[in-house]
Amino acid sequence: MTPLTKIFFEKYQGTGNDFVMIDDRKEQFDTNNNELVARLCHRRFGIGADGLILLRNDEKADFKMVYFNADGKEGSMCGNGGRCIVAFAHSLGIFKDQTVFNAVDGLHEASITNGIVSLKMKDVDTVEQEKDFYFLDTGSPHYVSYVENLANFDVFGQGKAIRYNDRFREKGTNVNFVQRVGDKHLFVRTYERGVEDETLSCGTGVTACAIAESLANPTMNGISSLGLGVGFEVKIKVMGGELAVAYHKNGLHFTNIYLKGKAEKVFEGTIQL
Ligand SMILES: N[C@H](CCC[C@H](N)C(=O)O)C(=O)O
Repeated sequence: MTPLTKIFFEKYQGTGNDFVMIDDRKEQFDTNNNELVARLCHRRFGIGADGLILLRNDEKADFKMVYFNADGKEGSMCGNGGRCIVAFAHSLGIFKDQTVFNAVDGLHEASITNGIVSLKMKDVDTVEQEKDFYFLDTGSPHYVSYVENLANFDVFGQGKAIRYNDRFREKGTNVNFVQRVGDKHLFVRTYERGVEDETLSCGTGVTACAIAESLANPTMNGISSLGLGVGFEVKIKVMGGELAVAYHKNGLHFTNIYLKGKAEKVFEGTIQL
């Protein structure tokens, strides 16, 4: 491995969840250098981002996504980062309309049309339902809680208190607060583990909320589709824009889960190490 002295990067954002994106098909980036990742993500000492993503070659798929949270540590699945790396791979000419890539939670199918990326998420086979919250894994762990007046809610303070409570302190969790704003329409704000702050959007988080809504809202109507259970499409407003999540529900089994929304390049540059 030749040590890098210069790194070319592109900056992407998906509904305001922003990422440093590096074409690392030559595998020159040292994935153990957590300090470097944290510095590049820092909004004052670095480029500034919620996470850093390496695009690498993969044996089974068109490419591989290696995702780090802003704290420098490798994270679990990132839905918005997944949408952004699809746009990045498309711009590099790695695929034309449809792709399959590998990530920490397995293979993901995705497509891109006019800057809107549709990303297939991993199936969800279990949802923990408590009195005040739902807890599920959509590639990353998510706590989902319904609140009123979400626009004025203390997402940072309340999210941090849950993320560091006795249950979650060690492994952490992402914490989503949800308000129903219409039929199959949610407003979601998320405190993210690994960023340890509210982000403007969290893809695996809104996916978790869209799924929880089918359990929380008994009046929500889906469309029956042969063999796949019931189909839903939920619109989600986040601080950074609008997303949509579609899925099939069969009891507590959720399949064909798609996260859709815009992903775009913001700028590019070179880091001198
Ligand atoms: N922003 C990401 C979530 C990253 C998950 C990360 N915070 C972790 O729990 O490791 C998303 O769009 O899904």
